[in-house]
Amino acid sequence: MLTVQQLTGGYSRQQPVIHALSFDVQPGEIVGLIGLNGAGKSTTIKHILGLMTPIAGNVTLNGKTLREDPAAFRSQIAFIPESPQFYEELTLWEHLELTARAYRLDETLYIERANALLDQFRMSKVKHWFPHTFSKGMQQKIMILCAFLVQPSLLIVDEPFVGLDPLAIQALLDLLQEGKRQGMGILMSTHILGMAETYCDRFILLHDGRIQLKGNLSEMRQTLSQPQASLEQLFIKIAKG
Ligand SMILES: Nc1ncnc2c1ncn2[C@@H]1O[C@H](COP(=O)(O)OP(=O)(O)OP(=O)(O)O)[C@@H](O)[C@H]1O
Repeated sequence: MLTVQQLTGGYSRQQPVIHALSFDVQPGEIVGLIGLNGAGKSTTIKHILGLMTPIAGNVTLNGKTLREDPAAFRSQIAFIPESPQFYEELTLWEHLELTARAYRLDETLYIERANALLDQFRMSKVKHWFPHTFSKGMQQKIMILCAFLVQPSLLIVDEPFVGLDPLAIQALLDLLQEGKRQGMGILMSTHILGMAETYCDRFILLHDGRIQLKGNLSEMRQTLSQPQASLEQLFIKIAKG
């Protein structure tokens, strides 16, 4: 579904921060994007979303690049950013309405989905409140609610658990698994390696902007000849060189 081929990119052409990355995300799987601070995870995500232009290589979604068909490309993706981004002048419910309109969701369908999500994340009572009155975790929930309202083919999630309470973390994990069962492809960047090991099907281990290791846990164990290693142990080995 998502194919990243030889992607090189960064904030200036002279100094790329990601180098020749190649990987894919298939329907019905969660792929973990793992790396130290500054490894290039968010930069990779920005290139996939089309917020940055590759220096070389390309990103295709179901065979098409963003440039070939921007509307189709964007309508298939939802993104949960690392830091909440919202419109100060819109209430939580208006954010959901705006998202539904942007993705052209049927009205009956989105109202039903939105109310179920609000219940699941215990946000029904504040649905007509403005987000600047919310706590950080509640603001993060707006991003999660909007993304799952869309039920995209490809969901990209950047550090989603930061600031969430234990019930919200569980609700998010439930939604990720449900999305996966329904055929969603999910690319998730996280530092919580225990959770990644449990929930991700495959991994991309980035170090200094390059893929050092990828595959499922048993493939990566085999590559490093560490048959019993946890994801965290494999990652530390890679990160320490
Ligand atoms: N706006 C920017 N302008 C210039 N350089 C940037 C910018 N944002 C990030 N970088 C640089 O790009 C590199 C990769 O950063 P990136 O944000 O992709 O890392 P990350 O893996 O997402 O890290 P973290 O785990 O801390 O979120 C770093 O060296 C960083 O300094």
